[in-house]
This record gives sequence, C-alpha cells and structure tokens, in this order.
Amino acid sequence: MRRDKYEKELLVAQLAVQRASILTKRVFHEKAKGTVDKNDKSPVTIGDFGAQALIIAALQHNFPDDAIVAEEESAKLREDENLRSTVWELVRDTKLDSPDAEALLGGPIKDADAMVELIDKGNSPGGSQGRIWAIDPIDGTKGFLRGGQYAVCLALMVDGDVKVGALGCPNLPVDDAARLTAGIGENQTDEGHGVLFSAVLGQGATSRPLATVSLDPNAGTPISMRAIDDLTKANFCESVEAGHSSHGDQAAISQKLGITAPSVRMDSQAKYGSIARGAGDIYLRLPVSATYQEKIWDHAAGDLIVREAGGQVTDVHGKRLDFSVGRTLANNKGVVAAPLAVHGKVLEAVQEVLSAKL
Ligand SMILES: Nc1ncnc2c1ncn2[C@@H]1O[C@H](COP(=O)(O)O)[C@@H](O)[C@H]1OP(=O)(O)O
Ligand SMILES: [Mg+2]
Ligand SMILES: [Mg+2]
Ligand SMILES: [Mg+2]
Repeated sequence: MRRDKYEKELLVAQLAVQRASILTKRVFHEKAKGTVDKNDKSPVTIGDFGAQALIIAALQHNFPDDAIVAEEESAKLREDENLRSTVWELVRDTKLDSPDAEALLGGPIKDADAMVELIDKGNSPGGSQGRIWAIDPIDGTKGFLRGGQYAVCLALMVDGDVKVGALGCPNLPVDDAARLTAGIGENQTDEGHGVLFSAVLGQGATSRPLATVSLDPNAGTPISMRAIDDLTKANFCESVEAGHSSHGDQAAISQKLGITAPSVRMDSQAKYGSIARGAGDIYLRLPVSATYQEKIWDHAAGDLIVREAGGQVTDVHGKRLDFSVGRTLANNKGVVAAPLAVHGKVLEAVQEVLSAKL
C-alpha cells in the first residue's frame, strides 16, 4: 500500500511504538520471573514511565516543535530514587535491533535526568490547533498485569483531526485471521504473538508483526473489517473491567441485535485493532458513570485504524469522537464501533437500550 502523506510521521510512530513495546515486554517477563515486585502495581508503573520516555524521545528528536499529550507525568519518579534508577536502567538498555532505525529515533537518551524531563513533555493541554501527538504508553494496565491484552498507543492529530495512528499489541496473535483472544497468559511464550496496527487518514490501515523492524512504513498488510450483513452472526468485544463500560447495557444491546455469540472481553485498544482486522465486528463501550470523560490517548489511534479499515466510530449519540477539545473527549459519551454498513443499526439498538433506562 502506498502512503505518500505523513510518511515520516508514520515511520517514526511505528518504530517508536515497537521500541517501547520491547521495554513493556521486558518488564512483564521480569515480573513473571519475580525480578520486579509481582504483588503491587510497580511493573505497570515502570513500564508506563519507560515506554512514555522512549516514545517522547523519538518524537522530540524528529518533530521538536510538535505538542504532546501523554498519560503519565513524572512526579512519582522524581520522588522515588529507586524507581527512577530501575526505569532508567531499562530505558538505557532498550534498543531496536536495527542501528538505522535506532538512529532514526535519535539513539539513546542521555541520562536519567533527561529521561525524567522527557516524560513531562507530554503535558500539552491538547486542543484544536496544530500538530499534537497523543500517547498511552501502556493502555490496559489491568490486562498488562494479568498477562492479557494491552496496547502501546500513539497518534498524531493535526488541527484536532487524527491523521496517523499506531497501536502495538504485544499479546495479540500476529495472524490477522486468528480468532479473538483475551491474552496469552503468564506462562505462555511470545511465539506467534505481537502485532503492530497502523493507519494514515485516507490511506488505509495495515498490520505487521510487532517484532519486524522495517524502515518502510508501507511494509504492512492491508487490513479491513469483516463484511457482515447478518448481525446475528456478529462478534462483539468489550472491556474486561465492568467499571470501564456497562456490561449490562452491552448485553442488552447484543440481545436486541440477535447476536448469539458471547462477548469477547479484552483490555485496551486491542479491541479496536481486533475489529479492524475482522477478528471481531463490534466494539461497545457504554458509559458506567455520568461524569467520566474518556481520554484522547485511549481512543485516537484505534478510532483512525477502525475507520481506515472500513468502520465507523461514534459515541452513543452517533457523534464522531471529537479529539479537538483538550485531553479528554469532553463532547462525547461512550463508544460504538462497527463496520460502516451496519453501524446505523447498532447505534439504533444502543439508543433503544439507553432510552429504556431513562
Ligand atoms: N470509569 C471509566 N470509564 C471508562 N474508562 C475508564 C474508566 N476508568 C478508567 N478508564 C480507562 O479505561 C481504559 C482501559 O479500558 P479497557 O478496560 O477497555 O481496557 C484505561 O485507559 C482506563 O484509564 P486508566 O489508565 O486511568 O486506568
Ligand atoms: Mg489507557
Ligand atoms: Mg495507560
Ligand atoms: Mg492509566
């Protein structure tokens, strides 16, 4: 597939996500070995900081004038010297296995202080003007900790519109035809797992093995959503965490649509990637709280990848996700993602279920 716009941005995004994923995988395996504390949240903290530092370093090197909205900030790292040195050792030792690719990302970060400063470059308020990157260094922290699905997420917005997206999903099967899966589990190997999804607005979506480093941003295989005319045969996916979306409403919608297969529950934006390649069909995220605002880094890359694969993504009111109003999706409620041809029907069922609750 030829992509002539945003070629460099796409390449940097792909390589930055791949490099950060090497770090998150190392943290996970060290946790499994007991090298980092297994019983608290420290593995995810280490992975979050390390991955965010590596991604921001790559962006700053290539696009020093771009703004960045990233999930994490360094306060905890500044207070805790042990944590800082653990993260720094990992960051220092994490490289792509291609020297050319590594050079393109700017090579190693100078020292631990530079690393901490890089992490705080992700503090842009976002908005509707100019070039803004959105980073979720580990999306699906619960999935990461349980050996399930998680994603390293990066997207570029220009004037509030997502132009480039890259999602690294270390625990999804490489094979686009594989069935939906919840994860590989702590005791299984990485063999056959790890996929990199990417998309450029107007130029389609692709997947490729996360482990394959390429300097050609067009090296992936085009992906598309499954053409589905009979909704009763659809597969839908949702969060594992009942606190993140309403399993009850989602079950009612699925029943209304006549869907017979049970939902597939998985953490993170791996849900967007999975439906984009036709491993599932519908992703429902119905709000559980009237006040929670979704974060832009939880949706930007996935939204573009699904739309470029032939899908539609809206909120429960049928409005497209609006990335132009800051760090959150303040103008939207919930997410409904489905193949373009059936999205309207799915949305109708969503609205029927929601209005029955009023
Ligand atoms: N009340 C909530 N409603 C929706 N999403 C939430 C809520 N609380 C946290 N999240 C976010 O949901 C995302 C994970 O979604 P999923 O469960 O589908 O994998 C995380 O980024 C998480 O944010 P956080 O990083 O602050 O935990
Ligand atoms: Mg997240
Ligand atoms: Mg996160
Ligand atoms: Mg978080």
